[in-house]
Amino acid sequence: MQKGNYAQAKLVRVIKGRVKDVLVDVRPDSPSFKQKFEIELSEENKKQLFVPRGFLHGFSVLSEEAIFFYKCDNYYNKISETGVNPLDTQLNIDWGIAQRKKIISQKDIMNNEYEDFLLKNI
Ligand SMILES: Cc1cn([C@H]2C[C@H](O)[C@@H](COP(=O)(O)OP(=O)(O)O[C@H]3O[C@@H](C)C(=O)[C@@H](O)[C@H]3O)O2)c(=O)[nH]c1=O
Repeated sequence: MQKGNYAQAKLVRVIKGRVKDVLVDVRPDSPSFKQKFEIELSEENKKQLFVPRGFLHGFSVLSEEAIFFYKCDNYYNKISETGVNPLDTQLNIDWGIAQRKKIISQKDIMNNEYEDFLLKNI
């Protein structure tokens, strides 16, 4: 997610393949603070998901390949980026992929621990 003046809302969908998409509300003043929302988005179901500003957002690819399509309401700004390691045990998300099949980027794995993120962002 991006923070501050570069916070982004996103409208996302999958135009090829299948993904598991997960949101976490990390707005401290929200009644649904720390609640998660999970949904499958696919070429078949054609669902679109609106990701409000102030939510962590991530997805896992369940098919061999996927094309994930975003519309964002603010510009990309690398230095405003923050996030959480998607495999953090406190975050506790089931990404729907067997342990031995998980492939994850260095950027994602090196991201904040969930507890540190919450301390820094509250
Ligand atoms: C997200 C983004 C990346 N990039 C570039 C930066 C880098 O060279 C390359 C890949 O970027 P990243 O590895 O940061 O992309 P990624 O980790 O896939 O970042 C994204 O994660 C998902 C879950 C989101 O919700 C996005 O908003 C964004 O946070 O693309 C842009 O030029 N514009 C963009 O809007």
